[in-house]
Amino acid sequence: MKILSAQQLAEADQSTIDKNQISSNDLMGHIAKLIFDKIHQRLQGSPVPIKIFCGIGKNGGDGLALARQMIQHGYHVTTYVTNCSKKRAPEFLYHYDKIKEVTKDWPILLSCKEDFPDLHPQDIIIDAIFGTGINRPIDGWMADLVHYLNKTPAFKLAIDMPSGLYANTPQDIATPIIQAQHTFSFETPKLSFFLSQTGKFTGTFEVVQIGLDPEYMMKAAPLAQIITPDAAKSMYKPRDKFSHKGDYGHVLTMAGSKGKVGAAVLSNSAALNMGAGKVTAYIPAHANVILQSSLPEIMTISSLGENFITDFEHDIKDITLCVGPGLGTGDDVSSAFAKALSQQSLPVVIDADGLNILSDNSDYWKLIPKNSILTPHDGELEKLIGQWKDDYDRLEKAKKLSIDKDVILVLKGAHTIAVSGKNLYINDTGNPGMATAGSGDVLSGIIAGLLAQKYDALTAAVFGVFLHGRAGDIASQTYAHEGLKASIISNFVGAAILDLFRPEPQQPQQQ
Ligand SMILES: NC(=O)C1=CN([C@@H]2O[C@H](COP(=O)(O)OP(=O)(O)OC[C@H]3O[C@@H](n4cnc5c(N)ncnc54)[C@H](O)[C@@H]3O)[C@@H](O)[C@H]2O)[C@H](O)CC1
Ligand SMILES: [K+]
Repeated sequence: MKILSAQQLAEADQSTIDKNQISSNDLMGHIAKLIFDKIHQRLQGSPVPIKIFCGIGKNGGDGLALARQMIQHGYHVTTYVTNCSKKRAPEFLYHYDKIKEVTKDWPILLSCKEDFPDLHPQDIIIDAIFGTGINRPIDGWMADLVHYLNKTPAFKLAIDMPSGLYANTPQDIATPIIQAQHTFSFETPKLSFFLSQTGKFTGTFEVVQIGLDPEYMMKAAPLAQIITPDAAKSMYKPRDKFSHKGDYGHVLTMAGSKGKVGAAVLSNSAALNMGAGKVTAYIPAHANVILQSSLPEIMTISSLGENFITDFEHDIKDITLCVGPGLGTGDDVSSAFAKALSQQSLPVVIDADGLNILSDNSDYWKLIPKNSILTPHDGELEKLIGQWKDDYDRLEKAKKLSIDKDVILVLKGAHTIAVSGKNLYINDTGNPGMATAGSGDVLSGIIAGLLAQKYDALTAAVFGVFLHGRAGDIASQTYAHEGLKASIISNFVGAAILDLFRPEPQQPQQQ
């Protein structure tokens, strides 16, 4: 699913109006019906007090059009207008007149000086003050209103955007922004919904397709793309009946050091769970017995070094190298790392200490094969790209590194983002339970397992991230977030694959 900018959405809006000969007022009325249906599905006519706060732009127009729908269906609605400037959108004025046709309780014009309306915890507040047209921080009386609304425990539902949140540009999150519990956003999610500093303001969110010009939407170059289940499903390569393990590659993981052998167990195990034909653990000597007894399915090559890997020698053809989990970063390890990279021509996966060694030895960059996949968490990323001002700067710096070094970056986080050149692929699976020791080791093994099976590097990164998160989601239904361990995530990779083909749950029949 594409993520477009506020500017693009406005252009798509205009293109829809021009092409379909539909007026903006009617489009707004259509949108209001779509949002009403979503709300009505949940409220089912409940007599709960609904308080709709409308700005005087098109977001406010949406609010008025929605208020009209709700009043016509018998909901207890009070509508307020933040009448703070003279610049009223025509669509706002149109729907301001229309609502007067269905109620004697006309919208209450707040003159932006007096006290705020009384609110009660059982109210439902609908935020239609600002949408994507916000172009500066909310200040003055409006800022006080936002703080007042945020202070009430009443449920807050945002229309298109929580008021005050920017769709896709940096902002000071100390400025007034509505903290919504749920957001209905039009046509595409906004980039800010997926970034760690700003994502919290939407609460949960749902994208409502409002029928914008399909040609525009198809041609628009997205800011980013969401990895949807359908997209993931299309990435999966079914197996041929007459295949053998040689068809599924050979992952060699260069990992582990004294006290961190578990990282090697987890990454090797994950490569197996992902379906690699063969897996060899390249480990320090002392880890050999541990790996062999933990994973009878794998082979091992134990390095001359007792506690750390100090060299890199093997005679296996066509390996897919995964290097870094628990590796350590001493000088001997670093030279073994360089030697391993220098022997590769196919994309490799570099994780954890492999990234730390790389950060300390910039001359190693030239050894990394094109399209290799680096999987940093933010601490490792900062060592690679330096500090960033905000989430947007982080993405721009990551794109630059991806382009300069011809590598794919997997930026791990609540929404892991794969960066390939200037293209961003945002993952929407996973849960807070996956912030657990070894989860990254598992991800690196999954991605290596996909590379070994001849998935192209970008697909291996994007599909691997999706499956890793989905495995964690399915596992958390049994183990809760708290009980999720990295090895459990790894063992649910198969369930994540099967889940791709699970029939969609039947939508409840409309009453
Ligand atoms: N294609 C779509 O997605 C559609 C979106 N719709 C709705 O339109 C809004 C965007 O409307 P717009 O009139 O451009 O802006 P807003 O209503 O968000 O803001 C109103 C107005 O406020 C001024 N303003 C900006 N920042 C501030 C500030 N800090 N303080 C005071 N005033 C401010 C600025 O002049 C804005 O124009 C979108 O979110 C949807 O809700 C349509 O419904 C149709 C399709
Ligand atoms: K809003």
